[in-house]
Amino acid sequence: MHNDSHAHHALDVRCLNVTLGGRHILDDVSLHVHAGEFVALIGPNGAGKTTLIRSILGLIPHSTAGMSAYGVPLDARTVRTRVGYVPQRHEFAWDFPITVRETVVSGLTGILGFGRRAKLEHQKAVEEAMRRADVTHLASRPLGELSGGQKQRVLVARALVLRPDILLLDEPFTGLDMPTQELLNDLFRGLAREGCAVLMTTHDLISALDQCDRLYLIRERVRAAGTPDELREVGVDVWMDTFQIRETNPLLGALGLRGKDGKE
Ligand SMILES: Nc1ncnc2c1ncn2[C@@H]1O[C@H](COP(=O)(O)OP(=O)(O)OP(=O)(O)O)[C@@H](O)[C@H]1O
Repeated sequence: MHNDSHAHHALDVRCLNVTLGGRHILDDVSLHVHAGEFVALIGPNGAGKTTLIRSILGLIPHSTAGMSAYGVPLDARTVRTRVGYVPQRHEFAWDFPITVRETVVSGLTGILGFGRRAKLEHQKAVEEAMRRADVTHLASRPLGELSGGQKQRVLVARALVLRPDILLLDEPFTGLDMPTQELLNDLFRGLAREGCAVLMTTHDLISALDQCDRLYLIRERVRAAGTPDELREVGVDVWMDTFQIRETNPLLGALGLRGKDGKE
């Protein structure tokens, strides 16, 4: 699985280690995402998924044998101009007194600087991002008034304005109804089809196995990685150990995993 050339990886993370408050949070985590791939990062609460994404963004102190985007070291400028980031909804300051359009425009600050007017080309990108995330009709609404699903779509639109080559999504489906999940899944798959490398953390394992090209099972370390079909074959022990669940947990059956004796 890891024998393909690093040169082709849109996102390449090698041997990432993170220690926070004296605790080892990530241990030698390596992963990659190809251009055009939709990849899920799954694991229990506290597994280190958010820490991994924030390390890629340079927001958390870490050590690594190398992180690169399309072969270029992932420095602050590369992150700012090529990587789109959708944080968890609760991390965003929703009481900020601005409109949906202004929030989406704020996704341009990496290249514009605060307070500068967006050029025509940027305005086009803002309209396109709003259209794709289906928030155009909300453009002049104040941010604080939105529902959870509307907020999530605004965060996605804001991440799309720079037309990123890499998109990092932190639990984009949490608390969303089915139509909004379908809309966003279609959007993420569409972005991947256009060549974007999409990496998403999620607790929705069924949807991830259904929608994603590859998945990483993570809890401090990478416990397994592969296509949905490959991961259904790794053995139920790996899933039980990663997610710290019992053999009787109905999730295992719902995921279509084989039992210890090889039966479903
Ligand atoms: N600033 C910090 N100082 C110390 N420990 C931290 C810090 N930030 C996170 N951690 C710890 O790192 C571990 C991983 O947290 P992280 O948020 O990355 O997990 P996660 O997989 O995203 O979990 P969840 O599914 O609950 O969002 C947790 O045990 C958390 O308590």
